[in-house]
Amino acid sequence: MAARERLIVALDYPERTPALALVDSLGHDVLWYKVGLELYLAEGGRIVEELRGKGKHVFLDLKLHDIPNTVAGAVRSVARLGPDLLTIHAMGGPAMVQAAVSAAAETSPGLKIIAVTVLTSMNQQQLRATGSYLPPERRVRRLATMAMLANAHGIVCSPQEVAAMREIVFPKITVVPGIRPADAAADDQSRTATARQATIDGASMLVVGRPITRASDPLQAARALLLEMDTAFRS
Ligand SMILES: O=c1ccn([C@@H]2O[C@H](COP(=O)(O)O)[C@@H](O)[C@H]2O)c(=O)[nH]1
Repeated sequence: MAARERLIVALDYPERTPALALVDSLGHDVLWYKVGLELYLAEGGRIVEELRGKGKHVFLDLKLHDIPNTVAGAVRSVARLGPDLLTIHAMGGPAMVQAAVSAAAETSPGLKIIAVTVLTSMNQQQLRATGSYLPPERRVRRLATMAMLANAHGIVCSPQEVAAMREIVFPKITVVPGIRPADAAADDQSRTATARQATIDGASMLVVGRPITRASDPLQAARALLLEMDTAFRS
C-alpha cells in the first residue's frame, strides 16, 4: 500500500489553530491525522469534524480505559464524529474490549477499535514498576492475543515488537508509534525504530509526531518519511 495510506501525523497541539495550520501546510501529502487527548480535550469533537471536512482520515487516540459499560458509552459518544480508528487500552481486559467493539459496530460500522498494548514510552524497568515482570515483547504478545480474541480490529505496539506481532494480528491492523529517524532524539519514547525498519517489519500504519511537527520544514520531513516508507515497502 502507498506510504500516504500508512502515515499518521500526530497533532499534539494545545489548540486547533497550529494543528490546522500544520494540516494545511502538509496539504495532499498527508491523508491521516492523529487527534489525542491534548487537542481533543481542548477543542472537543469539532476538531475531528474539521479534519473530516478537509477530507482527512482521523485516528482518535483517546486510549479509553474504564469499566465496559462506561467505555461502550464513550465509544458511542465519539463514534458519531466519524473517526476511522479509535484507541482503547487493552489493559481494560477482554470484556471492556468486546464492549467497545460492539458499541462501535452498533453506532458506526466503519469505526475500528484499536487496543493499545504497552505504551512505547515504557521500558522494562517502568513495566516492572507497574507490577508486570514480563519483558515488553512478551507483555505486548499477551495483550495483543487477548485483544484479538476479544475481536479488536487492531493493536498499537512499538516498532520493536511489530514483526513478532504480525503472526498474531495479521490481517488486522498494527498501528506503530515510536518512529524516529536514525539520528533523531528519542524524546520520551523508549522502544523506537526507524520508519524503514517498521515498514520492513510489517507495520500497517506508522504514527509520527515530533519528527515532523518540530522539524524546521515539516513538509520536507513528511516527504522524506514517505519516501523512506515507500522505498522500504518495495525492498
Ligand atoms: O504507545 C503509544 C501510543 C500512542 N502514542 C502516540 O503516538 C504519538 C507519537 O508522537 P512522537 O512525537 O512521534 O513521539 C503521540 O501522539 C503519542 O501519544 C505513542 O507514542 N505510544
